[in-house]
Amino acid sequence: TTMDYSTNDSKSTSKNKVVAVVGGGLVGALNACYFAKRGFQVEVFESREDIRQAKIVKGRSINLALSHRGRQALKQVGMEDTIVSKGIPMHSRMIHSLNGTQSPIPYGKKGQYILSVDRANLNKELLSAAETYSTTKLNFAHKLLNWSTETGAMTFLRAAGAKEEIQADLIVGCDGAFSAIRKQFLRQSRFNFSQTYIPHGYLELTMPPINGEFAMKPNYLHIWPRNTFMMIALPNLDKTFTCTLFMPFDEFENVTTGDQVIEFFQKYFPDAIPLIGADALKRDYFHLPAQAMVSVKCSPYHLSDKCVLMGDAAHAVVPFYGQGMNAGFEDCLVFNEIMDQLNEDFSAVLPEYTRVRVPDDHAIADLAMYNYVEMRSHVNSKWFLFRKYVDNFLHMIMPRTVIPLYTMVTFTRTRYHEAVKRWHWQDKVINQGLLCVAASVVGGSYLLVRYPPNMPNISIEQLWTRLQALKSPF
Ligand SMILES: Cc1cc2nc3c(=O)[nH]c(=O)nc-3n(C[C@H](O)[C@H](O)[C@H](O)COP(=O)(O)OP(=O)(O)OC[C@H]3O[C@@H](n4cnc5c(N)ncnc54)[C@H](O)[C@@H]3O)c2cc1C
Ligand SMILES: NC(=O)C1=CN([C@@H]2O[C@H](COP(=O)(O)OP(=O)(O)OC[C@H]3O[C@@H](n4cnc5c(N)ncnc54)[C@H](OP(=O)(O)O)[C@@H]3O)[C@@H](O)[C@H]2O)C=CC1
Ligand SMILES: Nc1ccccc1C(=O)C[C@H](N)C(=O)O
Repeated sequence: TTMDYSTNDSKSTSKNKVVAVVGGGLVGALNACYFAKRGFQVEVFESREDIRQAKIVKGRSINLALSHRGRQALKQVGMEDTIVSKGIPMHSRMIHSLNGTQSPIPYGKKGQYILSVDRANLNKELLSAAETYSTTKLNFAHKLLNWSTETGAMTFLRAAGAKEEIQADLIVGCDGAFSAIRKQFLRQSRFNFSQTYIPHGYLELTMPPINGEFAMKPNYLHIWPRNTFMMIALPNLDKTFTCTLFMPFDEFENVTTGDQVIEFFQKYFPDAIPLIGADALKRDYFHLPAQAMVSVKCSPYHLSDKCVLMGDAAHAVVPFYGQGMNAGFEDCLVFNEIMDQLNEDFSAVLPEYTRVRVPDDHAIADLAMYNYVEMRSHVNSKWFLFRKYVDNFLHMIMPRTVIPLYTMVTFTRTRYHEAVKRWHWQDKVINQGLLCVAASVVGGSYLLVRYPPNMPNISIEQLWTRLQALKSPF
């Protein structure tokens, strides 16, 4: 069957223009709300069955960390409170050392936290919100096979194997890290694309409640940092924790039997064994093979005035900053702001969106790579903890001059690429400042030893003359 939803009328307004959102995941469902709110006719095409009716929900992580950018994007379509009310605040990282001691590292100031939210519920709520607009239609079991850059026609595979051809005024590719929409971009001249699989994989385990209560303190993101790998745990509403082990694939390959799993956990995460349960651990570890993680960067995000990529389709990032979804949600918000500025003129909005958004999404992709090293290794270093303390202190006394990187990324809408620039600048200045302080302390101590306080009173001039006569202590 062929359906032509497009208006082919340059004078048509949003009221009768049709936007096809391909992918009804987190970003697609939110985007549907944005376009519907503006008055467009929205058709969402999702390859899977309706997640709200699905018995088994397939998909990546069970829960996600939601922070300021994502919340702001939800707020714009009136969804923030609904989602936040079902989130569990995490105020700090909780570091589990090998000997079982736990020490918190706050994420920001008092009252600043990230939220652990359930992925499936978030997706369901967003789909239902999109459906409240009478102009939105959700089409499940529609898998995009291909689309034509010349005509804009999209070919979908239906459940029974039938094919359906569909046209729209604008195609919004929200079809995730392995986007089928993006495939056509690869054939365009001057389209840049890179894809990197990191050599680490991940595996999820569940930590059940103990006597009906959370097995660990709930308002934390728990981390077992082991330098070259780590395990983390985020709380769920049903009082379980979802633990995720991130580790090089080589290491995963070394653990092949139940006994080896216990041996491995005994060596690196002994405190987690009784909490997950030895039997469950032996069984669940092999439930699924370790999953790969990919980072995708591309540019531009648009193709003429016909098609635009958002969310993971435009920028899959490794999960370590907890920003993939947040960045995808912010894409919708930024696009919406540009739609306001440029009067919904797609031929102007799409290039502007690429211009504004590419540097920021590329910056968060790099930051996400960096945060893995911070989480699995730096948090073990005294110097890192000291620097974090100094940054927080300086932020407290000069809140506008010094803003820690984590705060900029997680608790503000500072553009990601500006956060990176500022971080480098601040780091340089603070390190130089610390060096000066250290040098003064060493110099001062030397003087004190050389000229103990009971020395006779001398004038500044005399002291200066003596100082000049000294040989450098270094
Ligand atoms: C382990 C892990 C942990 C993460 N943790 C966090 C976190 O804490 N915080 C955070 O912000 N982000 C996190 N992320 C990232 C987050 O999952 C993604 O950024 C987010 O899901 C992107 O949403 P999306 O809608 O762009 O893509 P998806 O959620 O993948 O949705 C894409 C949708 O498109 C559909 N689709 C695919 N192909 C087609 C097709 N051909 N035709 C039609 N439909 C199609 C899919 O079925 C899917 O429903 C994590 C990711 C991983 C892997
Ligand atoms: N940054 C990352 O490392 C990754 C992030 N994600 C993100 O996680 C979230 C949920 O993912 P989820 O829905 O579970 O994704 P899935 O892994 O279930 O994949 C969704 C679809 O993508 C296709 N696909 C999967 N793996 C590959 C691959 N290696 N190469 C080409 N196509 C592939 C499959 O399509 P088909 O049916 O045609 O085979 C699959 O149905 C999404 O945001 C996704 O974008 C997902 C993977 C990695
Ligand atoms: N959600 C995640 C999933 C996987 C790995 C990390 C996260 C994080 O959220 C990390 C957090 N932002 C941190 O820096 O401690």
